[in-house]
This record gives sequence, structure tokens and C-alpha cells, in this order.
Amino acid sequence: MASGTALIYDEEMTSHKLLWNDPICDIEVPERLSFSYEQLKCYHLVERCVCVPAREGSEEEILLVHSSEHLEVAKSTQTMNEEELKRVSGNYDAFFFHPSTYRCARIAVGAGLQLVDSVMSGKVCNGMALVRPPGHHSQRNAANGFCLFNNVAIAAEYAKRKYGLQRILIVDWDVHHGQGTQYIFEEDPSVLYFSWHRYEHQEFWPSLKESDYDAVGLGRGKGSNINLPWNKVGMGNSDYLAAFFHVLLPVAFEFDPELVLVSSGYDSGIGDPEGQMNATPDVFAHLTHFLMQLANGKLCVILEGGYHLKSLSESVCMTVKTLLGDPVPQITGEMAPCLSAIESIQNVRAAHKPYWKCLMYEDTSFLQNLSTKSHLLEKVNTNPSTEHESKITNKDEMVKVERFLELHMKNILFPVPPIKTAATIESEASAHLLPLSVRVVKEMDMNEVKALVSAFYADLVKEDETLLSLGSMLAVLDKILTKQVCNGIAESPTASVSVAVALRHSVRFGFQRVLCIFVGDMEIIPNTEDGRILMIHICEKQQSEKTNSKHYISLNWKEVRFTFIRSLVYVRMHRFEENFSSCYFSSSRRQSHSVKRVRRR
Ligand SMILES: NCCCNCCCCCC(O)(O)C(F)(F)F
Ligand SMILES: [Zn+2]
Repeated sequence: MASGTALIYDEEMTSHKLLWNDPICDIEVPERLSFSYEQLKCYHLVERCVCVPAREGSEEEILLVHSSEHLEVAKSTQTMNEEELKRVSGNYDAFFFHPSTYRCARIAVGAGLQLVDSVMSGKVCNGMALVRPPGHHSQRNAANGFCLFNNVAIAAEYAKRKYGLQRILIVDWDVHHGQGTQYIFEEDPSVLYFSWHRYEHQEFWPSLKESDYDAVGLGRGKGSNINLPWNKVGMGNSDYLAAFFHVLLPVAFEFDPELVLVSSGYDSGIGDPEGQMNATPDVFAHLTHFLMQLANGKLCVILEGGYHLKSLSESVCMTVKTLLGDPVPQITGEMAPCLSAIESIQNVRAAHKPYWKCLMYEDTSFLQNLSTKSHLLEKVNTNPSTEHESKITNKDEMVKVERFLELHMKNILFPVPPIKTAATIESEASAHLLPLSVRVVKEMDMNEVKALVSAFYADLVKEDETLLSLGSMLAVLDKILTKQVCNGIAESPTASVSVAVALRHSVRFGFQRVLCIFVGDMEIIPNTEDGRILMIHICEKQQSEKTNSKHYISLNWKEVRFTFIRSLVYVRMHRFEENFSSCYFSSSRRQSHSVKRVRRR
């Protein structure tokens, strides 16, 4: 199993810059790269990576995706004067040439290929390439949207041919639709392209009909193009996570890619003038971590957009930190996605129902009933005069975000209380084997357990000898309930009684939402305490009494794969209102499993 994280950066790519006044392109500045690299150094992340040199992509490699005309035009700009550069740039939508652009773009391509080689050769497990000009808007025969060559598309095509790959996933979390990448692979079933993007019902650039959720791919590529349009700004962490839980991850696990490439734009992060979204840099740690579970961790992250320098650099650091294997920060804040996000998620799931098993049972009846479409709702009209003011507030806005991020990232990097685990360990001897973050707790003493059980849990605890086994669980649970630790682990020979007592103890302690995942057969099914407990029971025997509570789900593990369960757990966690206070995992047996049919209560 490969290990290590590659980091590819070459300051040569900072020489490409805008030579004239152009309010559309003036945000794509060299500091995007140097600022990010400096922040990586500041967090001591560069030294932890395997620094792999960039190289120039060859003409042949560029021709994997682009036409020779396009290559010739780009090459010819190296010797042009400013006036000629401006003229040629005017042939494209939102692109600018500099005399060094061609060379920088070739290095950007080569950096991506170096990253693919480092990962595919097993030299590293994963990595990130900090490149510009970006790539996902550029097309076979055209530059577009700050992009000259499509770095990620070339990397995918290169990986297919050099390593004989049959399934490559491209995840494009940039806030703009990578229409270039879509056009290149829309008929190719071996490349699954997923993009979310600010869309606002086709009002946001590049304002294409084919950026909507019903562009599912063409011919043999049907089902291999997934567009998730954001029809409102202000999307946040919960919306992004919901998009992963309900759209990308179920399909990605089913696709089971051999390599994952990320068109990693951070203009989908908070404070970015283009995206106008609210997701904080720590969300990119979670998105990265989810993608690391695919393709045996073979993950290549290639930079696209991102124009708020502080937000961009913090997000780059969160990404690299996670690639290096650091634990992801605790998810906090709003947990439920907004209505507009739910609508987009439902639409894209319905559009892809014919192509993916995991969407087989999707209910698409709502599609007929137009009234659910939010764009029929009154849209807030932004009269043009505010356009100018919005630019100014944007400046103040950008500074305000700086201060917010200073504080926010401090909490993320130095959480209080530091993630701590409680455990009861029989022999003091083994206690020293535990990492420092684990707090050894003494078992609750027998009299206390007896008093507690006889007062509140007598109906659950039949034989006396189970009392013994409750001591360690209750001791650990107490530390969690009193917020002295975040989580804990306890062993118990009577798992189902311990769980039943633990659940009721938590609810009695005042927790309103408790998630329980129980693996193995249970003698008694604890009641879900009028909806304050969500129980997911992975078992072999169908339970005797029919509990029709929507808060009790039993899954026969002979018929589902853990990957499905994982996404189900995420789905249910998300549906289970905002968040849940504690999570128990009790497993009494391990079982092998294979895919057959999913039967959900
Ligand atoms: N009214 C015209 C607005 C044009 N806006 C162009 C935005 C380009 C975005 C580029 C990017 O961020 O997607 C990339 F990742 F490629 F850099
Ligand atoms: Zn972008």
C-alpha cells in the first residue's frame, strides 16, 4: 500500500499575468499560487509532503485532448506584443494571454501528469498540484474562462492510455461548471465527471443549458456526466455534504473508480467574489477524506479556481492536511441542507435514476408536479443600480471574511476540548500502550450501578451478572455526557442490554437526538423513545416484533455492502434533523457480505 503525499509547485507558473485592464479577468492573479504555497509552508505542510518537480507537458500530451490548431495558436502567442496578445485574447470568452502563458500552461499540464505518475507508480498514495492557468473551461479547440489547456482532462486521458485504466472519476468542486471537461468526456463511459456549480437557473456564467442537471452524458456516455446546479448563492457546508452523501458518493462507490482526479477550485468557498458561497475551508477536509476512500486512496488534486486569497490558501491547506492523513475537523454548524439544494439534489438523482443501481428505487413522481420547482417562486430582483454598490461592499466583505477566517481556523486547528477518548482498561499494564489522547477511566462502582439500574433500568436488566458489564460502559458514557471527552470505547459481553441502558441513560440525561448503529442480533430492541433515538440495526435474523417506527431501520447484512450502509448512515444522519448528540457503535460479530438486493424497512 503506497503512502505519502506529493506536492507539485513551480513558481514559474506565477509569470502568467494580465497586462491590460479587464475587470473580468483581473481576479486570476499570480498571488493565488504564491499565497497558497506560503500558507502551506506556514503550517509546516510542505516539509511533510514528497516534493515532486513539475515538468512541461509535451505537445503530444496536449494533443490528447486539444486540436493542433488550438496548440498552434497558443504557441504563436509567445512572441506577440501586448496589442497582438490583446487581439488574440479577444477571440475567447474571458481569457487573457501573456508572453509566458503558453509556457506556464505547459507546466500546468506537466504538473498534473507528474502527479498522475507519482500516484500510479506507487511512489506516493495521493497528492496535490498547485497550477495556473487553470483548465476545466478549456475545450478541444478553444481557451475559455482563464483556461488554456484542460489540465485535468489531459491527466485523465494520459492515465487511461499509459496505465490502461477503464474507470476514472473526475470530481469538480470548483464553483463554475467545467463545461470544457464535460464536452471532452460526455460520450466516454470510462470517465465519470461530477460537477457542482453556481447556476441560478442559467443566469450565472457560463450560462449554458447543458450545465443543468439533465445533461447526463451522450450515447454510451449516458449516466457518466453528473451536473449539480446551485440555483441560489450562499450554499454552505451542509449543502456540500448533502451533495456528497446523496449524489456523488453512492454513485462513486458503485462506479468503483481506479483513479480519482479533482478539479479543485476553491471559489466554492466562503468569501470568494465569484462563488458568493458560505462553505468554510474545513469542508474541503471532509470532501477530500471521502474521496480518499475510493480507488485505494489514489487521489490527484489539481487546482482550478479560487480568488479570495485567504479563503483559497486555508482551503488548500485543509486539503493537503487531509491528504497527509491528519484527522478531519469536527463538523459544526447547520447540518440540514437548504430547500434549493434539496431540490437540485432530487432533480439530479431523478435524472440519473436509469443509469445507477443505487438510484433504482428513486421516486421521480415529483418531477411531474412542477409546483415544487423553486424558480417559479418569486425571485428577488437585483436591480442593476446595486451592481456597483455590491462591488464596494464586496471589498469590505472580503476584509470581514479575513477576520472571520482567522478566528474560525484557530478553532478548527486547536479544537476545545481536544478530541479525547475515554476507555476502561482492565490491566493498568496495557494502559500505557494507549495514545496520550485516550483518558483511562475507572469502572463505575457496583453499588452505584445497582442503584441506577434498580431506579431506572430494572425492566432492561434481567440477570444480575449483566450488572457487572454495565460498569465500564456507564463510566465511559458519563465522561461523554458530561463533555469531558468527545468519544469513548467500552467492551461488554451483553452488548444489547448495555446499548439499551446506554440509550435510555443518554435520553434521560437530556439528549434529544441519539444515533445508534448496532451490528449483530439483538435479544431486545430498545424503543426509540418517541423519536429521540435513531437506530440502524445491521443483523442477520429479521427481528421478531415488527417495529414500524421510522426511527428503526434493520438491514440484513447478507444483502448489503458496507459501502451502501455507510451512505445510508450518512443519509439517515442527515435526515435525522440537524445533528445528533452522540453516536454509539456496538458490534458483536463480523460478517462477510455481498451485494444482492437492498430491503429497507
Ligand atoms: N460576465 C462574464 C463573467 C466571466 N467569468 C469568468 C469566470 C472564470 C472562472 C474560472 C474558474 O474559476 O472556473 C477556473 F477554475 F477555471 F479558474
Ligand atoms: Zn471557478
